[in-house]
Amino acid sequence: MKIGVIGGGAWGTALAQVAARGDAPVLLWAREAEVVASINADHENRQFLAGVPLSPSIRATGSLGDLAGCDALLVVAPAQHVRAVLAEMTVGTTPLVLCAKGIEAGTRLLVGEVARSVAPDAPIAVLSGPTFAHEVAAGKPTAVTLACEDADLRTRLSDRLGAPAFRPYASADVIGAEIGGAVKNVLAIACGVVEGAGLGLNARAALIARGFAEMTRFGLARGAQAETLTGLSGLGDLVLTCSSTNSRNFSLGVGLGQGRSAAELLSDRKTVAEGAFTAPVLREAAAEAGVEMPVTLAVNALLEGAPVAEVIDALLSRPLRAEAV
Ligand SMILES: NC(=O)C1=CN([C@@H]2O[C@H](COP(=O)(O)OP(=O)(O)OC[C@H]3O[C@@H](n4cnc5c(N)ncnc54)[C@H](O)[C@@H]3O)[C@@H](O)[C@H]2O)C=CC1
Ligand SMILES: O=C(CO)COP(=O)(O)O
Repeated sequence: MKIGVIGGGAWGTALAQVAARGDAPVLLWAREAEVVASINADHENRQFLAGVPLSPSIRATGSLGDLAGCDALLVVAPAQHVRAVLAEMTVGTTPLVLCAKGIEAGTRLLVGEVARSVAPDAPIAVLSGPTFAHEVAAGKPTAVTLACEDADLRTRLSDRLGAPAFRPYASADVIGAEIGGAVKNVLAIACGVVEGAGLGLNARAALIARGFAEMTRFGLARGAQAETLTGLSGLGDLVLTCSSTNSRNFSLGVGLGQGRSAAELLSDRKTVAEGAFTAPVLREAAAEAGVEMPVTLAVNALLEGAPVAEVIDALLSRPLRAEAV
């Protein structure tokens, strides 16, 4: 199975490294000419994953057409750009493994739903979980959810990508795997705010638990299975991104919690903090589904410039309720 990777950011590059195990040939499409040049000439992605020596069997290209000979494509462009990138190429029946985490603005579609609308004949899988790119690229032990309705394709992908230090756990719940990854980014911003505003570890743990309740309410309303949400792509990834400044979303939240504006924090970013784009769409999707998501509303208020103290007061003043989802 020859693997192609769409997206030369940190995660696309780390996944290319996973797929290149045993010197298997991997073709990676990157948007930036300097990323293509740096991977091909020096086996390093200096722009997005600096300092990690890459397998020489990874070749980079700036032309999406070159991916035509691949047997499966890992789609690792940021969620808001997946539609445009897939629309530029002929996907046909090549399986697409969605690895971006988000919900499309405007349509409120999950990335897999976007892919289906652009490439209706392509089988869909989702790879998601607690996976900081630099750790995966360094070969540190990592486990992910690999969700696909087609059991045969799921097995072939797991066999192709799996390794002792990269363990795909099988699931048929594509929607559940996607919802966990999209929602946790918004909740990670909230946890960063708790850190930045110095609210303490009790508050952070409470936010993770109540945020998870929020993720579960939304996920169940959208057809996710509860066990997917409690798995690697849901709770697992939530815990990871809510606990470390290695997370871009958590770091964005730290800045907001310190009273800096979203405009300032996002203005000169080269890397993506998906939660900032997902938050407003998630607010709309939650309203549409009739699901209460107070943490998501708070993150939106902060991104729109509401004062930190005011937003925290509003959250803490909510009427007490039963704990059950
Ligand atoms: N970095 C990580 O540890 C992980 C990232 N992800 C997800 O992977 C996806 C990609 O993130 P990263 O690889 O981290 O990106 P990154 O933050 O390292 O780099 C930004 C990426 O965005 C691309 N980009 C910017 N504007 C674009 C446009 N107009 N059209 C197409 N692409 C454009 C750049 O080419 C680059 O590949 C995101 O959805 C992220 O949530 C998932 C798991 C881990
Ligand atoms: O999704 C991730 C880890 O699983 C990466 O998180 P950030 O995008 O917040 O850095």
